[in-house]
Amino acid sequence: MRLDINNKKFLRGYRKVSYILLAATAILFIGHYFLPLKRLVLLPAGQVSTSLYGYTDRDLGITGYWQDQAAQKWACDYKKTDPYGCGWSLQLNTEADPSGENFNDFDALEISLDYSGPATRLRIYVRNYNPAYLSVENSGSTKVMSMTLPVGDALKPLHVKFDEFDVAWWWLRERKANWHETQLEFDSVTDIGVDLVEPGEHRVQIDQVAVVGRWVKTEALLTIVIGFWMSVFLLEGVVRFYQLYRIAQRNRENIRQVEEKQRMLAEENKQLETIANTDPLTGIYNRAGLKGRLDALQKTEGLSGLGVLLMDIDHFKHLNDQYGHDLGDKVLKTFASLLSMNLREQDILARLGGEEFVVVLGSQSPEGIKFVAEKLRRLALQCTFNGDSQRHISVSIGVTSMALNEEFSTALKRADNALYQAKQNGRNCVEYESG
Ligand SMILES: Nc1nc2c(ncn2[C@@H]2O[C@H](COP(=O)(O)OP(=O)(O)OP(=O)(O)O)[C@@H](O)[C@H]2O)c(=O)[nH]1
Repeated sequence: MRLDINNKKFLRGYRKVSYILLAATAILFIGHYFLPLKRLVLLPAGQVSTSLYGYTDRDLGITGYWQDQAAQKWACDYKKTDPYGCGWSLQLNTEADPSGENFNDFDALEISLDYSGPATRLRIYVRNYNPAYLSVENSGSTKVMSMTLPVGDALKPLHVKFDEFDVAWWWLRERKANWHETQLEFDSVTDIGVDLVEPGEHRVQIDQVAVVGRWVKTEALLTIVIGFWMSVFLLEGVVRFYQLYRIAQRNRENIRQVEEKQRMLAEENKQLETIANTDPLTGIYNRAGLKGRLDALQKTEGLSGLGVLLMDIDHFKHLNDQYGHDLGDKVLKTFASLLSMNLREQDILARLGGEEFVVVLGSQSPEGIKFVAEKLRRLALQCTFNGDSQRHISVSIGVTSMALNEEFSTALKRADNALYQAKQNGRNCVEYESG
């Protein structure tokens, strides 16, 4: 079955499918925003390692300490005089395997915590392992990305998008980092932590840490949708192009066939014209052919001064009667071809009927015309028959010249009178009658 995209039924079906696909695309695209998020809970979890850090004072001990490690409840007594604060962290790697978790398929970090104390802001950080940055002296030199948020916000379950983090400025400074090291990286996360950066007595409980993301990333969905629709348009374009190519090919073939038919018709017309203008027995012009040639001459050079020779085979009835009609035909053909061979190309030779021929000669003097007529009369004597060189025909010829603006039929009438005279004068002779 050939695919025809101009077919109305196909077009209706194609349009319907397009609308359905368009609606499905819109539903898919809008719907993916409302789908429940993919969630990986990191805390609480079975095997989890958390730790605290703080400033260690010789007399007072460490400023950050557990109140209930199992419940991830801790305190930070950060004095104004301490050089730095305290923090909590969740480790996702081990010493045996220093690489961390790949969160490239997630979009954000979610932390639920309880806080009481004077802090106005909290710092959330993520460390990412990358062998390229790891220095031999410091196995903890993972890339640090952080963001600070007001405590008010932190008291709600926290939703921090990964692209809201910045690479920590002190990490960049310490590493004298190149520009490409300022890129965010979450493909091997080793630590997720919460820092307290303001002095005071802080009490914190970390309830839950999770990473969340869409099942299908918006960019991936966009790429799929755009790729799909571009393929549809491309396919449609290719099919349309192919259709146009086929139509053009069919049109070319039709034009070729029409041209071929025209050529054949022109040839047939030419053949019909030839048949209509030709005497079937002798192959020379008939009356219609003679008229055609004279009409053409009339339009170009005019007929004035042309020589008109009307010739009639003498006693042809007798020849027919004595030797039969077939021989009579043969004689007519031989005589016609003898005349053709001895006339000039521009002269016109025609058989008017029976044993009567007409020759129209190019414009010349009456003497010239009579001279040619005499030559043709003598030529007829060479037209022998029945295999006997003694048996030949003779012709009588009536001759005239076309006067200025004269009709050919008038001149022919005059030639006929001259022919009659020639017959009266004993035949086998030429008679001239001037116009
Ligand atoms: N074989 C043959 N004979 C034809 C043809 N057309 C006419 N004829 C014959 O030609 C003869 C003409 O005879 P006529 O008109 O009496 O003239 P003629 O016998 O030549 O006598 P004159 O012209 O007075 O010399 C007739 O017998 C016609 O039948 C033809 O196509 N073939």
